[in-house]
Amino acid sequence: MSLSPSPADAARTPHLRVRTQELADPGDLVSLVPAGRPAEDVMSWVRRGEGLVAWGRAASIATSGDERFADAESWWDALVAAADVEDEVALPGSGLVAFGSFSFRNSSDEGSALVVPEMVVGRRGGRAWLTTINRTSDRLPDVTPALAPTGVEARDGALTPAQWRSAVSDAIEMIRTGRIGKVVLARDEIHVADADIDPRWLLTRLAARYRDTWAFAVDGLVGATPELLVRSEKGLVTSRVLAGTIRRAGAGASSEEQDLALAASLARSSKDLEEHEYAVRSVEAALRPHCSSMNVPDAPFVLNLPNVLHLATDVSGALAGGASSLTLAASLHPSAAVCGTPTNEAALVIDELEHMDRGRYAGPVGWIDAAGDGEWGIALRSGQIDIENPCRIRLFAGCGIVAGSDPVSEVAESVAKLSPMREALRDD
Ligand SMILES: C=C(O[C@H]1C=CC=C(C(=O)O)[C@@H]1O)C(=O)O
Repeated sequence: MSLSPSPADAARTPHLRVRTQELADPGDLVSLVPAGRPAEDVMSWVRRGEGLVAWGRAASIATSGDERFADAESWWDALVAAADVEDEVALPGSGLVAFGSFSFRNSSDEGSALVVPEMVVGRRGGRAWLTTINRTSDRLPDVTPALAPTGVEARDGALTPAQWRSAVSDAIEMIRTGRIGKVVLARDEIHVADADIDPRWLLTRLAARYRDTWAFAVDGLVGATPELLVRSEKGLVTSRVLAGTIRRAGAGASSEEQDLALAASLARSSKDLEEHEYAVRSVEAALRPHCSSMNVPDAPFVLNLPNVLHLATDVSGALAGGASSLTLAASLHPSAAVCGTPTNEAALVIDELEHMDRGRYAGPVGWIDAAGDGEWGIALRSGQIDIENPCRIRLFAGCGIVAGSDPVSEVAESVAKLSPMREALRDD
C-alpha cells in the first residue's frame, strides 16, 4: 500500500499502542461519548445503530492544498507501520482507525484533518468492541446526557436566499449557453447559541431521526449524510450516488400515498434524471481505473428520507491494485453530485457565484483502518462548529442545477436540505 517511511519521518511518527477487545452490547453508541470534550475531539460514523464513535486525540495531522489527501495518507501509512496493535476482533473498523475530514477545494482556507482518537467503540453485525489507543485504562466513561443548545439565533451566510436565487438564475443561463452541463450551487447560514454547542446533542437527534444516513462528526464538522462517496472493505468497493431531489410535503405529514406519488414523479422527472446521470457517470469514471469489474445499475431507485426523496444509485466494483479507501475517496472527489460537469469549469462557476469558501462541506468525511479499508461519505446536511468559538456553527446546503431547473424551487430544496441541522439545533 505504501512506501516505507524515510528515517526522518520515522523519527517524527508517534508510536501508538492499540488494543481492541470484544465488548458486551454497549447500548446506543452516540450516548457513550463523554461530556466535556471539545467538539473537535468527538468523532462519529453511525448508521442504524452500527458504526463507530470515538473521542480524544492520540495523534492527528492537519493538511491543506492540492496534496492534502496524499499528505494525510503518507502520514497514516507511517503511523500504521509504527503502531503496535493487538486486535481480538479483526473486523473493518477495529484495531487502529483514523477519522478524517477534507476540504472541498484545494484552495480552501479551512484545512483538512486525520485524527486518531484515544477511545473507539464500534458495533457491526451484532458484535461490539472497544479500542484504546495509548491508554492504560479500558473503562468506558460514565454516560452523561447531551446538552441542548439554548438561545440559538440564525443569520444569513454569504448570500441571502434572494441573492442565492439570482445566482441560480445566472447558473441556468450559463448552462443554456453551453458553458457547463451541470453545476451544484450551495449556500450557508450561521447559527449562534448562547453557550458552546454540544456535538453529542446534534448527533443524537440526527441519528434518531435520519436513520438511513450516516451521522458523522470529525474535527467539529457534524452532520447526517445520505451519500456514501465510497466504502472499501476486503476488496469490495461500493458507492451510493445521490442527485435529483423532491421535497416531502412536511415533517411527518406525508401519507404513504403522497410519498408514492412524489416518488413516481421524481423517477419520471427528466430534469432530475439528467442531474442524476451526470453524478453516476462521474463516479463510474473515477472508480473504473481502480476496479477489475463494476456494476452500475441502469436506473436509479428512490431513497426516502424524512425531509426529501432522492434519486439514488448504488455502484459497486471489485478492487484491483489495492488503493486504500482514502485514495479512492480522493479520486472520486469532487463528484458531479457536489460540483458539476465538466468538473473544472463547474468549479470555476461555483467560485464565481457562491461567494464563499465551502470549507469541508461537500468534501469527503469518514474513517480508515490499518488495512486501508474504510467508509467515506460526502459531508452534506452538515455544519462546521467554529473551533475558536464553539457557540457558532455554519450550516450548508446545495442543489444540483441543470438547464431545466427553476430558481424558486431550488431555494425551497435548499431549505429542505438545511432542515435536518436546523431541527437538530432545537430543544424540542
Ligand atoms: C449538495 C447537496 O446534495 C447533493 C446530493 C444529493 C442531491 C442533490 C440534488 O438533488 O441537488 C445534490 O446533488 C446538499 O445536500 O448540500
